Amino acid sequence: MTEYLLIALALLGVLILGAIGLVVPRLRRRPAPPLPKEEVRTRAEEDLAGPPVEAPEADLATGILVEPPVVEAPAPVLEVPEPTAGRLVRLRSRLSRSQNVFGKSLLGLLSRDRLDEDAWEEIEDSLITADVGIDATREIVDRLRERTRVLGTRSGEELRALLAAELVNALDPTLDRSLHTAPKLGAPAVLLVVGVNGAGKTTTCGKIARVLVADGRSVILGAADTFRAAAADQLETWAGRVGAETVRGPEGADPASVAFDAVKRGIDAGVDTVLIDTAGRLQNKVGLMDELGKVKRVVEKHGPIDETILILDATTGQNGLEQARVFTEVVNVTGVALTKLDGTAKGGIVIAVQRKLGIPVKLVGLGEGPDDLAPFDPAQFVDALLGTEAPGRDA
Ligand SMILES: Nc1nc2c(ncn2[C@@H]2O[C@H](COP(=O)(O)OP(=O)(O)OP(=O)(O)O)[C@@H](O)[C@H]2O)c(=O)[nH]1
Repeated sequence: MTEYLLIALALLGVLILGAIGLVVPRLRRRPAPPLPKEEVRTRAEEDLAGPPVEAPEADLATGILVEPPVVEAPAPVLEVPEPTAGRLVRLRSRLSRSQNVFGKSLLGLLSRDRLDEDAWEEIEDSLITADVGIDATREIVDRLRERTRVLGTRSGEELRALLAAELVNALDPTLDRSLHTAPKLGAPAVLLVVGVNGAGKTTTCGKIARVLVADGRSVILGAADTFRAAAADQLETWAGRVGAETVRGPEGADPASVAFDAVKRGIDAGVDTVLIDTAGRLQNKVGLMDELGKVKRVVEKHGPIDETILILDATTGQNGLEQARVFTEVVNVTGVALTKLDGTAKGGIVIAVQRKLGIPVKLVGLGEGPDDLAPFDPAQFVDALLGTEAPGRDA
């Protein structure tokens, strides 16, 4: 009987051990529970947070808390803007890409066997379609007709050269297109940037700062577009990329006071140029006049403004010219920066702008890239406008 009892107990023991053997591995295979939320960090979160901060450790011998070494954030890497010389040549394909149809159709018309009345009318239409403007078109075509008649020009190459010469002439190559940004008598030059919002004003302001830095000038930017808070942030980002300082006020601050402070800061810091971005989104012409007039008056307490650049969006065509006139009535615009020329086939607007406003186009915007702003050169521009081949040009 005792034997049976012992056997039964032994069997029971084997069964219990077997059961434990089955359960334990399962428990071991169970996935580890998730880490508490704060211990899980994505890569992006880690990048944002920077290196982990170590808690102070106690020195075992002395019991004194030892601070871990301070890990300094890496200094921002400053960008080196491209030199301004040769930018229009580099960006030429941006122009010829959008102007190709215009150039080709003009040259096609000119190389017809007979330049009769219809052909001249079509040439006129092409120029008007490219936004050259009616008066300028008539003048260009009349002069071209006269010269081809007098010279008896027939070859395509000669006609192209004559047309190019007339377009360059319409752009008045004798105009002073330099930006007056050199400091005078120890005070920085002051450059005011005006234009309707959306024309590319803040962007161009940032690009001009890069142009100046590329040319070796020290720059301070004034964020006097206090109408839109993000405009000041945008400007500050542009400035930071080339190590320039930005003077800004609280949202909705008086633009004139921010502009005044920027020039004051420029004088104190001894920089070469102060660049002031202004607002353009105002409900009516009177409000705009008042605000810009005040900015001008207040800034001029420090001395005269050296350069006032009007930013014009080339894609707005002839309509933009009407808006532009308002600015010329308020401030003494000394140069035009024509933006977004890469986005229109109507490059003739350059001629219309100069003619209507009587102000030289000094800069052209040919893309959204930071160095896609080029000093304007009539001969290079016309070359690109007519879409003639030039080797070794990038996109
Ligand atoms: N393709 C192209 N886009 C441009 C050029 N210049 C500016 N832009 C773009 O135009 C848009 C408007 O530019 P902003 O500088 O913000 O215009 P803004 O006049 O300051 O207007 P607010 O920012 O509203 O004050 C942006 O998307 C720019 O990248 C250019 O030459 N070519």
